[in-house]
Amino acid sequence: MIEARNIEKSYGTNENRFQVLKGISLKIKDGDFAVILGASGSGKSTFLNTISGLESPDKGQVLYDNTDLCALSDSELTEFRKDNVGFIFQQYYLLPNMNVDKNVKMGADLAKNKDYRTIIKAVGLGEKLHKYPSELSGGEQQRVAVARALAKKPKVLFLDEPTGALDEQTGRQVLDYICRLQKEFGFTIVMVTHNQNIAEMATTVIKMNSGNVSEIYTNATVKTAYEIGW
Ligand SMILES: Nc1ncnc2c1ncn2[C@@H]1O[C@H](COP(=O)(O)OP(=O)(O)OP(=O)(O)O)[C@@H](O)[C@H]1O
Repeated sequence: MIEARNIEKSYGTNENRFQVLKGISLKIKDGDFAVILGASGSGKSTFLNTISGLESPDKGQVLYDNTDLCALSDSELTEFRKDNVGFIFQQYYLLPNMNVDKNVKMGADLAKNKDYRTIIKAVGLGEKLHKYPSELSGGEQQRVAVARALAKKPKVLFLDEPTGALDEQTGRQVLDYICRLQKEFGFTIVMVTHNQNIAEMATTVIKMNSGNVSEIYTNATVKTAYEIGW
């Protein structure tokens, strides 16, 4: 269980101070697929970065079961991220001078996972082990990023606009892989997206508005990546 308790975060100082998160409290259950929706500037990425341990809140607590991230030192927080969370962003951040195998192995080495090629195969890139990022399509590059994040066997996968740079067909394909891998490995998903349709794939939908959570609901039934609108 991830629990945010009264999270506040501001940027800037004095008259330029801007409060991005205005006291957010919520819980995300293990194995959940949570989508965070909201207008541009509503604080979605800041909230994601805060509950994933990339940024510290000014006030409040981020609890993973009984561990309060805000009470950890920088080195403890780095260890925590290494052992528990995976990240996927709109930009894939692959290393250009390493092939698919090496890019994914980097993630796998963090968890001493020798079996990482299973994940490369699971994202459909088993035939492309020796290709470099520049030789891959955008969708393939994002799938390498998915494999790299999952190769370290995270308990929680955080995604910030993972399909933002992809066309519809490729976007659906990447989401489909992520969902299938979640069923296989059982990790929790927390995804920020602009695309309202993707919320229909989620078990929990968190709506943000101007630094607050305006609504949280659960979907009784969920759709697949190929059933949603785009
Ligand atoms: N490092 C930073 N320094 C100063 N201001 C920031 C910083 N990061 C974000 N902000 C500001 O905080 C606000 C919320 O940003 P955030 O990226 O969390 O919103 P968002 O809902 O994810 O937006 P988008 O959908 O456009 O990505 C914005 O007004 C942004 O300019």
